[in-house]
Amino acid sequence: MTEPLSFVHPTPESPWGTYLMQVDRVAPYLGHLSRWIDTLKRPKRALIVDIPVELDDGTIAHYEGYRVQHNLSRGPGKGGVRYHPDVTLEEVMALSAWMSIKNAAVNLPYGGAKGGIRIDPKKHSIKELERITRRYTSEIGIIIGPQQDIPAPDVNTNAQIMAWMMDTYSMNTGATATGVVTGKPIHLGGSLGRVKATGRGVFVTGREAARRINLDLQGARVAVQGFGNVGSAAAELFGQAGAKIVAAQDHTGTIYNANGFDLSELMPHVKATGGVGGFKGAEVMGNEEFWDVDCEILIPAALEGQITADRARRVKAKMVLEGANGPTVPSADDILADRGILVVPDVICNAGGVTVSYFEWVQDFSSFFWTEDEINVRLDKIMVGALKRIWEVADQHHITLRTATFTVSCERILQARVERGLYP
Ligand SMILES: NC(=O)C1=CN([C@@H]2O[C@H](COP(=O)(O)OP(=O)(O)OC[C@H]3O[C@@H](n4cnc5c(N)ncnc54)[C@H](O)[C@@H]3O)[C@@H](O)[C@H]2O)C=CC1
Ligand SMILES: O=C(O)CCC(=O)C(=O)O
Repeated sequence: MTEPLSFVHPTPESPWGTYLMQVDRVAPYLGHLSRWIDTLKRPKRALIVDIPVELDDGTIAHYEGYRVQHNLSRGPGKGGVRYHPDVTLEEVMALSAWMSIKNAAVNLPYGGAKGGIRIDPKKHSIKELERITRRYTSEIGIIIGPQQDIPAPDVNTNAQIMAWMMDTYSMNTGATATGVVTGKPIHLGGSLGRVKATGRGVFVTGREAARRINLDLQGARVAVQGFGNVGSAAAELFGQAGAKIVAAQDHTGTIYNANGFDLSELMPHVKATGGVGGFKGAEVMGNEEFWDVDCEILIPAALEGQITADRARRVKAKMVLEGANGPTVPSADDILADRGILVVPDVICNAGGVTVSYFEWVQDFSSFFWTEDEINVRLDKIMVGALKRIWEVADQHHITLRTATFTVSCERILQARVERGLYP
């Protein structure tokens, strides 16, 4: 009998609670592997670190940082690092577990990991962010490495932060180790195509899902929550495919235009001002009204827990493409399924980013770099192939794409676990 973990207190709608419920739903489809299922309900390793830094005004501040390695059966840990004031150990545990599922869904030779620091990066100068990042990297340096665990960007982190992480790790170990993080600047071993890869993956899985449910992208109306790295790249690709982006929401507000935004104007506005708020080519909309917008495709690409049961009852879309990790709580998932709204779950929909991170890691090891076309073609092929397999499993068992993805991935992870054996 496995004892529950003492250090988290999940609820049905919290990230770890959501993840546990998603895992429980696959047990009936795992056959003999189901006896190993508790392996997936606890992280292999969770590190909490103190980050002391001197701020620009001379005061000393302490921040809390985390790196969680959920499962390492299939290879080194892989997953991003998030800077956000609401980051908690429980959230990072869930994000690391979703990485295990996601990496297995696209068959990458990785386990799942994730990290975070509980800070509001907008309140720090660039110099403070550099000091915080370097200290965090040194503190988690005991468990990361090109063959151990490879961080990458997530919410509020970017190529510059990855460059500082790579440099700190390299200084501490005495040799340049480009493969310790992905999502780096191009001239420091980064990969072409990584910045837009997650949004591209959302588009590719959305395009394939639309084809399967006979939804024409030409003229399709799209609503996007979160207009950062993931949401903006996905919006751009849907726009190029003939869809109209009619609504967008981020931390600066919600905007609407029934005819679709002119993305050639919206993109520079977001770049210049930091958000969609104040964009002249749209009407302002109330934040809650976003969930009532008439559209065919809804892309949550911000944070967890955004699609609640109440919002799920109001969604008008035919298809939800989860660019964010964990945007839909389980009760909402059930409502969307009952209403016949297709959900392409995070653990496959947003796997494009980590897939190109894998390409970056491979390129770093071989010191041989690919063209952007090569990257995009390989990415497309992996995403289409993975979604095809998941769709077959969903059809076979009459289950949702989320439970089908978990089934495919849990089988792969637990099979590796069994083959590796228990004893040191
Ligand atoms: N960056 C990546 O490669 C990957 C990111 N993801 C997930 O995609 C989601 C977005 O990540 P990124 O685009 O990288 O982050 P980002 O930091 O570039 O953008 C985050 C966006 O969310 C918006 N946002 C924050 N709080 C909000 C709120 N309360 N209401 C509405 N919008 C809000 C921000 O304004 C911003 O537009 C996260 O769930 C992340 O874990 C998933 C796979 C890979
Ligand atoms: O690129 C990576 O390694 C991980 C990206 C990530 O954090 C995610 O897929 O949620």
